[in-house]
Amino acid sequence: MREVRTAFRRFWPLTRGDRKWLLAIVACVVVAALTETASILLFAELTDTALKAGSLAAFWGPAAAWLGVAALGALVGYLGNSLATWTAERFVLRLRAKVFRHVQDMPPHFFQKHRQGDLVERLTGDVEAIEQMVVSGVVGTVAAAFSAVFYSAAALWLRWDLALVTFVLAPLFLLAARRFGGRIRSASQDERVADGAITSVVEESLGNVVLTQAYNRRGDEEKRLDREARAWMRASVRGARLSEMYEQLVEVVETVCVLAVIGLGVWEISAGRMTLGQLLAFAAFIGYLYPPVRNLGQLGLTLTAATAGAQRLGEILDAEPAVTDPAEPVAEWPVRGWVGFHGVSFRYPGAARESLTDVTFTAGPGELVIVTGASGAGKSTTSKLLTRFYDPSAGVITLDGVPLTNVGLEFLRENVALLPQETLILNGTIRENIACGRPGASDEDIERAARAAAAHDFIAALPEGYDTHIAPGTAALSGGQLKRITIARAMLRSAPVLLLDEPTAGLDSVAARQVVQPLRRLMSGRTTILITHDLSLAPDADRVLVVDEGRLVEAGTHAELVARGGAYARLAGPVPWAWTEETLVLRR
Ligand SMILES: Nc1ncnc2c1ncn2[C@@H]1O[C@H](COP(=O)(O)OP(=O)(O)OP(=O)(O)O)[C@@H](O)[C@H]1O
Repeated sequence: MREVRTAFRRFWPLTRGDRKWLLAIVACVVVAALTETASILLFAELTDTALKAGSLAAFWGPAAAWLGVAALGALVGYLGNSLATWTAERFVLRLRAKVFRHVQDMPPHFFQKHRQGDLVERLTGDVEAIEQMVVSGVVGTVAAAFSAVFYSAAALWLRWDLALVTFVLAPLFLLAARRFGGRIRSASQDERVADGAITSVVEESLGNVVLTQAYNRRGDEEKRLDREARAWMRASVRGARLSEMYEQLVEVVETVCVLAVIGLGVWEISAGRMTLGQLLAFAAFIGYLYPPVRNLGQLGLTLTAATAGAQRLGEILDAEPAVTDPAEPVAEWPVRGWVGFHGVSFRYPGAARESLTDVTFTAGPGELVIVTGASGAGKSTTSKLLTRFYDPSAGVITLDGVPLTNVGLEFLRENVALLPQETLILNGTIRENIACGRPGASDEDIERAARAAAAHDFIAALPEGYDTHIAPGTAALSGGQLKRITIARAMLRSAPVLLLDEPTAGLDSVAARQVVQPLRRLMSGRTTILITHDLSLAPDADRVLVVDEGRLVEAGTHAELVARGGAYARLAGPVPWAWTEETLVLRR
C-alpha cells in the first residue's frame, strides 16, 4: 500500500488544472447513484401498490416518477462518463509529454542502458496504467463508495436486520481481493517487462535485417523473439488465470450472500413481517450493492497493477540528466569561436577508468585542428564534452573564454555545430532534413547550402527533388549522398565552431573526396575540430593532436610530427602523406 501512496503522491500533481472537472465528474457520479437508489425504491413501491394489488391506476404515478429518474440518471451518466474519458486522456497526454521531455534530455549512455522497446512500453502501457490509477481509479473509488453508501442506507431503511446480514458478508469480497492482489501485480509487472522485450527484439531485428539476412541469422532472431514471446505468454496466462480465479470466487461469494438474504426474507414473509415488494427491492439492492463493493475490492487490484507501471516510470523520471542548464547563464554574445580545453579529464558514468585524462588544447577562428589516435583513444569523447552531452570530471572547457557550464545549453548548441559520426537522417523530405540545421531557413538558403555541400545536383536529379521523402534506414540514397545532406544541414547552421566526427567514415575514396570538398568550404573562417583516422587532411591542419588512451601525447603540425617520428608518424604510416595521390587531389 505504501507503493500506491508513493505513486499517487508522485503523479497526482499532474491532475492540476483538471480538478474542477474531476469534481464535476464526482457530482455526476453521486447523482447517478442517487437515481439508481430512487429507482429501486420506486420498484418496491410499484410491486407493493400496483403489482400485488393488480391495480393499473396505482401504476401510473410511480411509473412516471421512475421514468423521470431514469432519464435524469441517463443524462448524468452520459455527462459523467464522457467527461471522465476526456479528463483521463488529458492526463495521459500530459504524463506522456512529461516523460518524453525527460527522456529527450537524457545522455547517450542512458539509451545504451535502456532498450528502445522497453522505453516505448514505458511511454505507452505504463503511462496508461498510471492513468487507470490516478484518474479512473479516483473516479471509480468515489463512485463505488457513494453507491455503496446510498444502497446501504436504503437497504437499512427497508430492513435493518437483513441489511446487517448483508454487511457481515461483504468483507468476504475484500478478503478475496487481498489474497489475489500481490500475485496479480507481479504477473502484470512481468507482462509489461516481457511486452517491452518483444518490442525491443522486433525493433532491433527489423532494424538489422541486412545483418540477419546476410549472415543467415533468421533462425536465431526467431528464437530470440520466441523466447521473449513465451515469457510474455506465461506472464499473460498467469495474470489471466489469477484474475479469472478471483472473478469466479467472487461470483460464488455473491451467490452465497444473495441466497442467505432471500432465505431470511422468505422466512420473514412467511411470518408476515415483510412484504414481497420489500423482499424484491431488497434483493435488487444486494444486486446493486455488491458490484460497488466488488469494485472497491478490484480497485485494489487495479492500484497494485498500476504501481508496477508507476515504479517503471519512476525509474525513468528519477534518472538524472548528465548536464543541466545553468541557473543564470551568461548573456548571449556574438560568438567568435575560441575553444579551450584546460586540464580536462572525464570518466563515463559507471566506467572503471577515465576516457580522457588532463587534456589541454585550444582552437581559434579559422583554424583546423585535427584530433586523431587509435580506436577507443577518446577522440569522440572530446566532441561529447564540447557539445555538453557530459561535463568533465575535472578541468574546464571554454567557448570564447566562458566556461561551458555557464553557457545556456541551447545557445551553446546553436554555436557549436556537430556533424556526428553516424549519418543522422530525419523522417521527412530532403528539404526538411537540411532545414533542421536552421529552422525557418528559406528555400534559397537550403539550396545554397546543398550546392555548397555538393548535394544539389543529385537532389535535383531525383524525380521529386528536394521533396523526396527519406527516412532513417529506408532512404534510396547512397551513404555518401546522405552524408552530403547532413553536411548541407551543418552548413545551413553556420555556427562559428564546427565539430566533425569522422566525416568520411564508411565512404570509399571517391565518395570521401566528394564529401571533403564541401567540407573544406564548410570549414573556412570557422573553428574546425576534425576527429578522424583519415589523415589525408592532416597536411592542411593548423595543428594535429594525437590522443592515446585518453591522454594528449603529441601536438604540432603534420610536418613537425612526422619529423618527430613518434606516435603520429606511426599512425601516418611509412609513406609521407603529402605524397599520396589522395592528398594531392585534396590539397587546396
Ligand atoms: N558510454 C560509455 N560508457 C563507458 N565507456 C565509454 C562510453 N563511451 C565510450 N566509452 C569508452 O571511452 C573510451 C573512448 O571512447 P571514444 O568513443 O571517445 O573513442 P574514439 O577514440 O572516438 O574511438 P573510435 O575511433 O573507435 O570512434 C573507449 O575506451 C570507450 O570504451
